[in-house]
Amino acid sequence: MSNALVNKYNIPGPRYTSYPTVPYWDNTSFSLSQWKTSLHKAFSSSNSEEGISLYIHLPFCESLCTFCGCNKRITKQHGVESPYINAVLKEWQLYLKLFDEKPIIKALHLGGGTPTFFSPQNLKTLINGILKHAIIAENYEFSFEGHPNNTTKEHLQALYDVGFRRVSYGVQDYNDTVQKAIHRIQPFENVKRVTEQARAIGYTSVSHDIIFGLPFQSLEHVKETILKTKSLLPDRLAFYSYAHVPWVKGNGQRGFKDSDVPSGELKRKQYEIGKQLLAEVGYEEIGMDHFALKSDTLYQSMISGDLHRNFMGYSDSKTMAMIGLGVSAISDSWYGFAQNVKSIEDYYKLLDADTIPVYRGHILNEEDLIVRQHILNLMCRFKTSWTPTYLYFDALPDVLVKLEEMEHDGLLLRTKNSVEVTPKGQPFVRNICMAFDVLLQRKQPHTQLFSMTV
Ligand SMILES: C=Cc1c2[nH]c(c1C)Cc1[nH]c(c(CCC(=O)O)c1C)Cc1[nH]c(c(C)c1CCC(=O)O)Cc1[nH]c(c(C)c1C=C)C2
Ligand SMILES: C[C@H]1O[C@@H](n2cnc3c(N)ncnc32)[C@H](O)[C@@H]1O
Ligand code: MET
Ligand code: SF4
Repeated sequence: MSNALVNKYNIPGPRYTSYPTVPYWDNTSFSLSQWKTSLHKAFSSSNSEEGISLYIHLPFCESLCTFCGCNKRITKQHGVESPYINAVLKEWQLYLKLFDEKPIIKALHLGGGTPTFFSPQNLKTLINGILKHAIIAENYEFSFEGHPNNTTKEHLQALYDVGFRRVSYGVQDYNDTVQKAIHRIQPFENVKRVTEQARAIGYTSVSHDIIFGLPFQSLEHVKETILKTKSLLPDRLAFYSYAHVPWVKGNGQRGFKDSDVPSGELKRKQYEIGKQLLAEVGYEEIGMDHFALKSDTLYQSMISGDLHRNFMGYSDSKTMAMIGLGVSAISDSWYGFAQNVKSIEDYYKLLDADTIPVYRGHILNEEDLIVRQHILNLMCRFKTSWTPTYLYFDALPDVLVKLEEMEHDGLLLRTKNSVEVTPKGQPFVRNICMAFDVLLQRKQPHTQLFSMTV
């Protein structure tokens, strides 16, 4: 990969876990009642056929990792667990009231923060409280994010007992210097232990999250981390580009200087060496920043064309309705998005008043729906087309003009009715999506909102 290309295309850009992207939501024409109507419509038309997905945000962590871009609250007081679980179950009740039939749960994901901050018993109470009012779908998928430093056999067993078969562990990097800089001391032995324990209990997919581009991280550090990862052979892994977004409120990206963060050129080398080392033992690249063994369902869904992308990253399949419970969680009714308030205090206050705690959202118009489909096609299948003709939209000719230079640089191939990302263009798929992102084209942000694309 030439440095010239990396430098040319390394610009701030969205990660496209949604379209429109969160900063471009039209919150002024969004209301709670519209959201309820939109979700009700999605639920009624899809629950009996495909079920729904649930995301539950569990925001507590015992200590702050200084690279982290997630919404979390640092505390060592475990007294916070029960009130939070009660609040989430109350929120679930408010949603249940909207529905005329029992929800069928196809996918359930516990994210954070640190779900394993909660005791095994409290996690069971939470899940049983959710499932009591629902039907579990036939091919259900329950997954959670575990912290290797505090996941115990008891956590793994308790969640297994209520249906969990997938776990992803935050690994990030194994080098001591990098671990010190990101304030996350986490020996390999911890990751090895929890990976082996999950397998022994019967989990069918263990995933590791790794990041390149962290402060002080060299090419050697990335190699060392990937080699150690390979020795445990996780079924999947996320290989994220470090998103340096110190302006996001409360994310605590400090303790190192901007100049301690690797350049775009070094990041691209780190990515390429990682990808090469992973390919040697059979990992296949899945869309952007994910890898899976051929035996994993994520790979199989990419081959069958079912791969989907949403706020949780990539998934095997999609449901039309996805409900996010907990602070800052985002829900998706296919025709609309809604996000919950971010502070725990505000969340409790709204629930005490029997109000679904969303504070912003967006209802998709016709153009949004078409552009979203193109972006999903690019992110999940590296190609898109406007046959069938309903995927044509008025601004498409302008988009195609924007693609000319990327075509010239060898990042994509165009036919009369389609765009296909070349292998050379795959690392720049976010840039290609940005050409389709008509809202971004119409209104460039005044301040930096997004992380860099490389
Ligand atoms: C497990 C933690 C999560 C990660 N991403 C999300 C969660 C719950 C989902 C998420 N993160 C952001 C948004 C946008 C809404 C918002 O509150 O602003 C959503 C839905 C914010 C965000 N997180 C990261 C960045 C760079 C941003 C800003 C917007 C952007 O650049 O797109 C960093 C980041 N967080 C996570 C990952 C995997 C990641 C970067 C690779 C985890
Ligand atoms: C859920 C996963 O999200 C990843 N994650 C969290 N914050 C960031 C960031 N700023 N940049 C890249 N990845 C991040 C971690 O790898 C974590 O394990
Ligand atoms: N908090 C866990 C960890 O850091 C899960 C991933 S980060 C949301 O390992
Ligand atoms: S990386 Fe995980 S443990 Fe660390 S602060 Fe973020 S959510 Fe908490």
